[in-house]
Amino acid sequence: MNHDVNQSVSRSLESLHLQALLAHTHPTILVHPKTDSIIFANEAAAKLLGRSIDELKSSRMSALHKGQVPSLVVFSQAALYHGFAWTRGLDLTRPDGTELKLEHEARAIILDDEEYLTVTISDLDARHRRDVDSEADDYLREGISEWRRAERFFREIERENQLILGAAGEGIYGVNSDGVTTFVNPAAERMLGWTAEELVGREIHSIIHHSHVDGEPYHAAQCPIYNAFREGIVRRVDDEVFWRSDGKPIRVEYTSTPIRDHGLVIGAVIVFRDITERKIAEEKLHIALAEVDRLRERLELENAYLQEEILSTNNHHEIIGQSDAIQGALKQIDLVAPTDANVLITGESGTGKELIARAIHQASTRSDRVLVRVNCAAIPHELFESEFFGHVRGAFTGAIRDRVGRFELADGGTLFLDEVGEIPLELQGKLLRVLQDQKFERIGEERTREVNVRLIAATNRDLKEEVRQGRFREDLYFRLNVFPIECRPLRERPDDIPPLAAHFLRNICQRLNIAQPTLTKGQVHVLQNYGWPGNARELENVIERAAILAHDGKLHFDLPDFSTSKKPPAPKPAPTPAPIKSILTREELRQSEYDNIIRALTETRGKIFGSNGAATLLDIKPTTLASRIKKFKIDRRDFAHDSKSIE
Ligand SMILES: Nc1ncnc2c1ncn2[C@@H]1O[C@H](COP(=O)(O)OP(=O)(O)OP(=O)(O)O)[C@@H](O)[C@H]1O
Repeated sequence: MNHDVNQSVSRSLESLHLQALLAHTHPTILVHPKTDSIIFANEAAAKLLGRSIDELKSSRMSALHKGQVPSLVVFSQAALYHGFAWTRGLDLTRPDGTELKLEHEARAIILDDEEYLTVTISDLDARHRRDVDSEADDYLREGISEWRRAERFFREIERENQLILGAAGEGIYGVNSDGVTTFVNPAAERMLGWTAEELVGREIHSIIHHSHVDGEPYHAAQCPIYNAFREGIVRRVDDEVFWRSDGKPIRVEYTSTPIRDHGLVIGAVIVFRDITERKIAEEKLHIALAEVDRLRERLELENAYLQEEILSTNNHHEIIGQSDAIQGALKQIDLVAPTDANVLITGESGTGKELIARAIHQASTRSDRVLVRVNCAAIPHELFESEFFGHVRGAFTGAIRDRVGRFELADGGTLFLDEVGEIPLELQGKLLRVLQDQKFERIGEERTREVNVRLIAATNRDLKEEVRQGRFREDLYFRLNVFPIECRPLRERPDDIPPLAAHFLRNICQRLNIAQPTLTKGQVHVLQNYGWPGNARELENVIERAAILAHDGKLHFDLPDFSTSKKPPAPKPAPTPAPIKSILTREELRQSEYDNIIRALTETRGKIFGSNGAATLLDIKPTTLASRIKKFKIDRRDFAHDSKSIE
């Protein structure tokens, strides 16, 4: 029966183009449902089902789908009834044991009044694989476009980054973890003089950062830039140098920031700024400020010094005296003042040496600058050098700040070295050098400073003798003694005592704001008869004391017993006896008597009565002397050194 059907169908098939259907690339079989037989099968079906066409044609459907007859019948009936049916309920095992998951699509056809089914079989596993592949393909296609979009996006960012790097005023370059340059922005190229091509791909430290500013090699191991990626920390450096391509250094401040990729440091980006100009300006400012500081300190010192001076000198620049000695000194002052010659003023203490020094300075072209006085006797031995030349901070223990020395302070003015004989021998050489070269160094400083100082020295020592004794350098002595001025002791110039006493009295009363007492001739006489070991200073002090203690406008002098004073002055030269005139006028007689009484009262300190009284000396009666004293309006108390001497 199967054979008959086959024969009749095969005849009809050609006319119905069934052949074309079966030649379809999809696995297709022609089934005669009534007989459960497979009439035809195409190559694709044979391949899928793992059997030859002939094997299939001799098979029954139910044999292919063993154990699935109910499903097969339902499927066939549905197809015959509806004309079309499909199912995934029919599986099949190939002869090689491979299990196939299949989808069957059946279409009913009528051939010679017989119902047939063309069954197209799909391999569901293969379709699934295709679906997966197709999905993967879609993903891939989508991925590529996404990637292109991202690429465009990143290219855009990169372009923007390049624009930013290009526009940045700071120099920016990158290095990888081997220290090799990865990029350089235009500002960095400009500042360094190297092009990006010259730097990229090369180890940048050895090109721009190889040495310190002083030329000392800068090892990459110490370089903070490299440390940034070695240690993974940001490094900021305020002042270092990068070397330009022309070999010149530029001072830079920079920040080196590590670059991380997934937590791994892969290099660093360095942002730097050329601070050469700023540093130069800062340094200039620093120098200017230091100069301002120095000048301020100097002004402060000058000011303090001048304040001191005002207090101490009290404007006593007026030199009083009519003696030849004083007149001679005044002439010498006039002569030497306009020159820059060194002056050595000698004389006992209080004879007016400083007064003369000041007068010289005042009359010199330097009078608009300061006269700086250094009392060499008052400086501790170890501080001499610092006092003269100054020191810098830290030069020795206790030198907590820079100090301007007296030489510097006197620059442009006059330096008055009082008691010059007290300068220690070891410093005399240095002093000599300054006097010769006008150059010196502060203690603790290499820098040589120049000054323009005029020197006036004073001493109450016999410097020649000091030289002889080896206590004073001869060369220094000659250097100081260019123009010597001698101040004679007051006792050798009694003529100066009256004007000096009047001068001191006037000044003191003005200063103390007290009424000025009268200075009588008798008092002047007393003053002239004293030896003045302390010279004018002592006279000034005596007058001051007397002015303060004056009663009823009357002065009382309290002079020590000159004969017992510690340092006896040179004996007062005997007053030159006046040439004896044979005939004296009445007035001359009167004056002579007056002088005689004054001398006697001076001798007896105002005592009239008794064997040591003035009356005995004069060989007149005490009562006569008393009336004479009254007539001459002499105040006996002027001659008394203490109240006891007056009866
Ligand atoms: N000829 C004078 N005219 C006016 N005042 C004088 C005269 N000589 C000295 N004096 C005054 O006497 C005082 C002492 O003078 P000065 O200080 O100049 O002496 P000196 O020789 O420098 O003393 P020393 O050696 O102790 O430093 C000062 O007040 C000064 O003004």
